[in-house]
Order: sequence, then structure tokens, then C-alpha cells
Amino acid sequence: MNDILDRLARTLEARKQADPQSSYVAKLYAKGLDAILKKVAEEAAETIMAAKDGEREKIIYETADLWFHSLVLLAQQGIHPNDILNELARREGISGIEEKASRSEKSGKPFGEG
Ligand SMILES: N=c1c2ncn([C@@H]3O[C@H](COP(=O)(O)OP(=O)(O)OP(=O)(O)O)[C@@H](O)[C@H]3O)c2ncn1[C@@H]1O[C@H](COP(=O)(O)O)[C@@H](O)[C@H]1O
Repeated sequence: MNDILDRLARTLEARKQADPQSSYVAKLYAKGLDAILKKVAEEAAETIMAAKDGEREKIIYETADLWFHSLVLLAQQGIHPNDILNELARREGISGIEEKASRSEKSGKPFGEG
């Protein structure tokens, strides 16, 4: 599973030197950050619509588009997918409810009280 993410990350890195005429990814890089962000937002919306429709195959297809464009964003920002996997691994076993409670405890403290 990590192999495909790693191979794709290498391809996305290599596309930084590619010709936008022959590479979709190079074309996105050339258009810049806003164009990449627009694709991420579009694919997120399409994933939401697929889920609302309850169409399994469409959810898989649109989520693949969303993950792909998110990976392009990460590559453009110099972030490897392993950085995200490491963050997920760090969170493993920490309940979201616990984590949120500890966050609001921290932010609820007046300045200077740590
Ligand atoms: N996984 C993907 C991948 N998933 C989706 N897409 C492209 O992402 C685009 C999705 O956009 P839409 O569905 O919105 O279709 P569209 O209307 O044509 O898009 P726009 O022109 O509006 O942006 C399509 O052009 C898809 O072909 C991808 N393009 C490339 N990859 C991977 O990236 C590698 C490098 O690609 P190139 O840079 O093109 O060689 C490929 O070998 C693949 O491994």
C-alpha cells in the first residue's frame, strides 16, 4: 500500500522538471498553488456528492481523484506522504474525544499559565 504512495510521490517529484505540454502534473505545477487548491476543493465536492448518492464505485473513483490531487499539493509544498502517515501513526490510539478535550483545556487557560 505504501509502495504506490511512494512511487507516486517520486513521480510527482520528477514532474517538477517535466514539460507541461506532456504532463498533467507539470501543467498543474505551472498553473500554481491556487489551481492545485481549486482541484482539491473540486474533488472534495465530487466525493461528497458521490457519497450523498451512495454510489460505491463513484465514491472510490472520486476519492482517488481527491487523494491524487492532495498528493500533488503535498509534493508542491515539499511534503512526502510519509509525513502524513507518520502523523497518523503518532495519533494512533489517541481518542479524538480525549485529544479535543485536552486541546480545549490548554486553550482555556489564560495566557502565562502554560
Ligand atoms: N493518478 C493520477 C491521476 N488521477 C487523476 N488524474 C487526472 O486528473 C484530472 C482530473 O480532473 P477532472 O476529473 O476534473 O477532469 P478534467 O475536467 O479533465 O480536469 P481539468 O482540466 O478541469 O483540470 C484528469 O485529467 C485525470 O486524468 C491523474 N493524473 C495523473 N495521475 C498519476 O500521476 C502520474 C503522472 O501524470 P502526468 O504528469 O500526467 O504524466 C500518472 O502516471 C499517474 O500515476
